Amino acid sequence: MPKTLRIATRQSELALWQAKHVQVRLQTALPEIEVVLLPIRTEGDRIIDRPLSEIGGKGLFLKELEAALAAGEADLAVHSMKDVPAELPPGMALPVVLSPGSPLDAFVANDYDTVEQLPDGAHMGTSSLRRAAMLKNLRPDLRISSLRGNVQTRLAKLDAGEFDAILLACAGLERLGLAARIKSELSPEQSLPAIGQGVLGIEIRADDDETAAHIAALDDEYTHIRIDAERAVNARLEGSCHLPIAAYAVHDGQTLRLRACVGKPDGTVMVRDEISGPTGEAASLGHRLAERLLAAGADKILADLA
Ligand SMILES: NCc1[nH]cc(CCC(=O)O)c1CC(=O)O
Repeated sequence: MPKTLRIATRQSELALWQAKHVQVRLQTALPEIEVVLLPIRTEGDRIIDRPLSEIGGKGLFLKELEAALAAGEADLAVHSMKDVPAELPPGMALPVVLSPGSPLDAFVANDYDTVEQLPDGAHMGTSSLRRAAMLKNLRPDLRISSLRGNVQTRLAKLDAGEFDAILLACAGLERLGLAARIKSELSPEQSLPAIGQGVLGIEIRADDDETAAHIAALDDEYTHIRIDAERAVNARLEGSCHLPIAAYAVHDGQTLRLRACVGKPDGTVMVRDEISGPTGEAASLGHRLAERLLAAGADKILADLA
């Protein structure tokens, strides 16, 4: 019997695209191995009527996939890095990241092309505390309401007239074949992306050296450095919940520029800072930037949300 690699995946269209992307990449690299999908239904997919921050935060979407890994039912799980908490559960590792898309937020509307074009007091939908903080900081007049559900559900609510505009990740829309819905990209100055936005991560059991060896070639070095810097910010700042934190790193292979901010979701306070240094020090740059943000008031913003 040929060796099989089993990819645990959520069943949303976005999760399936991501898992299939990794499946194809692995299958191409490893023709002698059979790479299959193991679809799993997770708690985060079942509860769609409450904000994510209320029902257990970011780790929710990963839990059941990690259980399948721990039980030996699956060999790897593919995640949007944005949904991966700062700390992995014991026994898990995330050795490979890849970045098949844009890291930026997308402005999506039917009657407007940019945030600037929105009329005074326009109604926007997002349930991301980060996007709410960015939007209110950019345009204090905007009215923002919670918007959950998968990407298609959110677009349907926009199309039904519940909102004048919504923000989504460009990457998610691209993966679903919905790039035509992107009216404009928000620049990092307008909306600094979430930590790991647009990046896929492959999680495995920490002791599974065989799978680690099979997937190693998929790792993207540029993205890995980016993730090391951004996740170091998260390691210092994040509690258990989904928070209004953004960090975004770019580099040229030598020098890394890391921007980060923590904002109040009502837009009244936004602590921003940035740091540059050698790519080899990505993680320590992230830690240092996080310390500076905390000292400049991020600690108060995060404590008030806890
Ligand atoms: N929060 C859900 C989620 N998780 C990953 C993506 C899209 C892909 C990505 O951002 O990496 C999305 C949709 C969105 O935020 O619009």
